[in-house]
Amino acid sequence: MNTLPFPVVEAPSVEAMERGRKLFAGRTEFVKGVVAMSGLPAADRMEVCFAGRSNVGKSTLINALTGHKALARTSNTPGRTQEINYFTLQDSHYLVDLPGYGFAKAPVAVVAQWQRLLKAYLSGRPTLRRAFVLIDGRHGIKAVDEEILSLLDTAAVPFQVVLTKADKVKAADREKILDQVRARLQPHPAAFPELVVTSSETGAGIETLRAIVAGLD
Ligand SMILES: Nc1nc2c(ncn2[C@@H]2O[C@H](COP(=O)(O)OP(=O)(O)OP(=O)(O)O)[C@@H](O)[C@H]2O)c(=O)[nH]1
Ligand SMILES: [Mg+2]
Repeated sequence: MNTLPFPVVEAPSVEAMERGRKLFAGRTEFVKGVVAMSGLPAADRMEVCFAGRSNVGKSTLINALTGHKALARTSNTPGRTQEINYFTLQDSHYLVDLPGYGFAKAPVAVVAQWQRLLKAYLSGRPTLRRAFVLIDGRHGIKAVDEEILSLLDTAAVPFQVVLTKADKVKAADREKILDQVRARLQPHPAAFPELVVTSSETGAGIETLRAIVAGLD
């Protein structure tokens, strides 16, 4: 049981921000889309992944972080990303864009297959250094998210909640949503005790997230 206040992460130091900027200004490339655990690239460097409900903004966030418009494919249709997509960040990191969970406009059997893959990946990747779990800033943590958070607890994968679409959150709702998220995170021992609030639209929180990734060792 966590008894942590889960504050929104403070602005990183100038040095940390600069490390993040440099890391993400380097070469980023699509490596491959993986449909089975056997297809994962060699576990030869650290990686971070972006998990979350369909349509929460995972692919868009990867594009914002890397400064590309279309490195990761995005869509209005939930269920756009159906494979585990690997991107390199220089030669030192992998960024991993995951298929969404929850709702998807795809056949049931296909969704079931990629959900199995998602769960196998989240609990069985030794080089996964941190899972960023994206939560829609307008909606907070839902029941489907809980399932993934519990899986990450069991697998002892440290995860950090990143709130997305901050530009769409009414100022009056912001603290209410943050408090809901904080309360829901209490039972999760694998939860990193700081939240990140982002908008891929305005760029809010993007430099902070870059600094967080660059600060992992
Ligand atoms: N206003 C706003 N819209 C966003 C933001 N991030 C993503 N979106 C929109 O949300 C929709 C879904 O974004 P994606 O990045 O494709 O979502 P995803 O989580 O990768 O979805 P799946 O691959 O289907 O699981 C797109 O229409 C994006 O333009 C944001 O910060 N603000
Ligand atoms: Mg996607």
